[in-house]
Amino acid sequence: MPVMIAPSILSADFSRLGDEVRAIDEAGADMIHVDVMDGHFVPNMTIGPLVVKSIRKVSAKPFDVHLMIEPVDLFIPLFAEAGADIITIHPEAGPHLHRSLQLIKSLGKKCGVALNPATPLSLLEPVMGDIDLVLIMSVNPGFGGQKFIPSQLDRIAGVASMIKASGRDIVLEVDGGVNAETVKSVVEAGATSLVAGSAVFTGDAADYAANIDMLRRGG
Ligand SMILES: O=C(CO)[C@@H](O)[C@H](O)COP(=O)(O)O
Ligand SMILES: [Fe+2]
Repeated sequence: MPVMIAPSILSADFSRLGDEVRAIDEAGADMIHVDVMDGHFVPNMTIGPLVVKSIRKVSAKPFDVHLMIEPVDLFIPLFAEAGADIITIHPEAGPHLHRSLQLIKSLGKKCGVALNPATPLSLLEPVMGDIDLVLIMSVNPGFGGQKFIPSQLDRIAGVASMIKASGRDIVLEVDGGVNAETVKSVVEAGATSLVAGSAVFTGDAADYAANIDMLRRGG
């Protein structure tokens, strides 16, 4: 199956957010990646459920919502209600990862676990039977446009093996610093979904399709 491309709207022009979401939809994005930051779990702030609800009207593509907020449980129902399709959480963002994942599932949404560059892969083991997606952060979360951390390649391969061993259909998403230079090694390591902010939102809207195609072809 070809790798999926999930442009991160963190690198979009927020003064024209609706148009930017429409542009990546028309440019062939498989999912719309939404980075939610609280100024506490990560040193940056972005958007809340109201904005998600409003851009939801612009695209029918799956909304892949990456929550970088702590405590996270309180906000899961709000993003589900706002129109998220996949809700991905960090294990550090609450006391009970399994309970938070069940909450997402109980709301009829797909659930994912995001691992920071230094978070042990072993945290995934108890929830491999529950999740739809693993997100490997290949930069420290909080900002777009950072440099890919090469040590994450072995971790991507490690998660790919865990997914294979589980026999389940779990998306392996890689997020951070995915661009023309890094994409080939990320896909070779086993990624099945690529988040890309700065590599997609470069040039004007007319270039987005070419940027997405470049990533899909592997650089
Ligand atoms: O979750 C995050 C950052 O915390 C990402 O989704 C970034 O938005 C990816 O941006 P690029 O590294 O592709 O520019
Ligand atoms: Fe993200």
